[in-house]
Amino acid sequence: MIVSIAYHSGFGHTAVLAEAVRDGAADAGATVHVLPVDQLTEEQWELLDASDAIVFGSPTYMGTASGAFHAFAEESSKRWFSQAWKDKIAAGFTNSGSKSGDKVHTLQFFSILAAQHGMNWVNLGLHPGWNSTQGSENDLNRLGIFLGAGAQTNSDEGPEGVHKADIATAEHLGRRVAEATRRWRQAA
Ligand SMILES: Cc1cc2nc3c(=O)[nH]c(=O)nc-3n(C[C@H](O)[C@H](O)[C@H](O)COP(=O)(O)O)c2cc1C
Repeated sequence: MIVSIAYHSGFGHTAVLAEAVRDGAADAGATVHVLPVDQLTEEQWELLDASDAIVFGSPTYMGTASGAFHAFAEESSKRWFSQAWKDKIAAGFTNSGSKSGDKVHTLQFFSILAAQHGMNWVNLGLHPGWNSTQGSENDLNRLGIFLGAGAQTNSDEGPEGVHKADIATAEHLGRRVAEATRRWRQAA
């Protein structure tokens, strides 16, 4: 079971989430490749082709994925022609400077990219956290997103400032992707 994480990170915040998704997927038994999309070699494209699941990750820049991620998405159109990624599992994560920051739009973009490739989108599968008097910012899914894993990192902090609850949420997504991939493969 191979899970690849295709991500971009301009300043290292989203890279922390990519590592968390990796840890969660590996914990659930997957072989995991973590692939920065702005430096993909032909061999790494072939790793993506050979994967059972691809998790897309990017910071939210100007309300969508970064330019580097969009360049990767456009380049993936070569796979789209032959539907080479059809029936793979897909999921996504993003990070932004603001609590909302319009990051759901980035996840929507990932889900549409997955749909164009004929991939099967796996959502976060967690109730929203931090939305009652009993809740706290340390809850899993503290930002209350269903579509994928969302994180918020203060704009004046480096990668060490990525919130522990967001890291745990990204780990959860990695585990969920690996478990969904296992079920999908067993059913095939
Ligand atoms: C060009 C640019 C555009 C940005 N646009 C947004 C935005 O739309 N919403 C937001 O909340 N944060 C925005 N940010 C902040 C980034 O999402 C934030 O700094 C994030 O942690 C960067 O992740 P990275 O280190 O993985 O690149 C923007 C940052 C840059 C550089």
